[in-house]
Amino acid sequence: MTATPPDTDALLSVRGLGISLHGLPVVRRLSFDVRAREVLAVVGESGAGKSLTARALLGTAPRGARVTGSVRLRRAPGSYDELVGAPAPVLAALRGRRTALVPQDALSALSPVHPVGDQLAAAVRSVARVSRTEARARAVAALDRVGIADAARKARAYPHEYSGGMRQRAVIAMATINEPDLLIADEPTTALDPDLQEQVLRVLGEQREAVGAALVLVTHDLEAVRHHADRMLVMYAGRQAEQGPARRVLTRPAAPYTAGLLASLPPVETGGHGGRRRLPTIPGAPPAFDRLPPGCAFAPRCPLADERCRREEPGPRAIGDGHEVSCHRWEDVPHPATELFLERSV
Ligand SMILES: Nc1ncnc2c1ncn2[C@@H]1O[C@H](COP(=O)(O)OP(=O)(O)OP(=O)(O)O)[C@@H](O)[C@H]1O
Repeated sequence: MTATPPDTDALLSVRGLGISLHGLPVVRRLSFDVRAREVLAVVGESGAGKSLTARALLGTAPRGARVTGSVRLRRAPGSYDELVGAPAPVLAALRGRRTALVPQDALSALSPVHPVGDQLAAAVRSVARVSRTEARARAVAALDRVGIADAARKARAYPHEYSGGMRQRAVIAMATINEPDLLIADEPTTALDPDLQEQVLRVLGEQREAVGAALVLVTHDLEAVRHHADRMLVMYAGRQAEQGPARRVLTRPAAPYTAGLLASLPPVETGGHGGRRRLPTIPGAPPAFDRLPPGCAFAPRCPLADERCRREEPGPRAIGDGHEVSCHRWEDVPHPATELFLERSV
């Protein structure tokens, strides 16, 4: 199969991304684009390679990781920066200015020994030649924008004096204060109570919109995908299972794996479904990276898998409207696809 050429209109164009850890391939042949202002959700079970992928987009792959392929960030129409293989100072200069991370754990992302406002002001002065007074004013304004009441006073407080929800708002202020083109949020709300999660995601969405950034949102929460994402990438065992417009993938998934994720989430509907019930999760577990099966990595758990699936790894194929699936049997996926993972109750 020929590789899809980089999309020159995309803000971020990832082609054939591979990440090996200590010689073991973990993320393999991943290709996707993110357009300006677009929200791409990255989903998949734990260990699928979502965080490693997110880190590669920021040029912060962990020690021992080898990143191959191409990650291009558009600088201006027709020109871009290649992140794979770029020297560390070049990557560091992009972070905070053109790309920024919204971390999972705000407490460890903020310094405990400096007031929050000082940290935001320092972020401003790291990219713009402005006076301390101006940087400080921008810091207070940024805290105010994310909904922190009495922002001038709170700017003088330390992270431990903030509640969890406020700290998460503060790191959103930090990530957006220099108006980056691309935000990467890796499970930005998992440390919060469920009732705060939606609030914080809303604040992230508003700030993203206000600064005109695109967002790559790594999440386990398909409801969040439904509400906040334009497109979604489903990963399984380090590869793309499926990607496409979020609404389409959520309503008509073409990969049995996506169907399994969906089947394990919505509320159970027993009446009118012939006594069927959903399974709590997809049966089985993802394979270990040093023991990937020869064909499709999902075949051992897939109700549709046949001989070919066990023999030959499916490559991604375009199935229309920007929807791609890596599955030999995608045309046999029923509708609703969650049927695949329902079982008859006894
Ligand atoms: N720094 C590291 N050193 C060694 N192995 C790592 C490192 N980071 C990740 N891994 C391994 O790489 C694989 C992919 O990890 P990754 O964190 O990207 O998965 P994930 O999809 O983000 O999972 P989760 O949803 O649990 O965060 C896992 O098997 C993980 O144990």
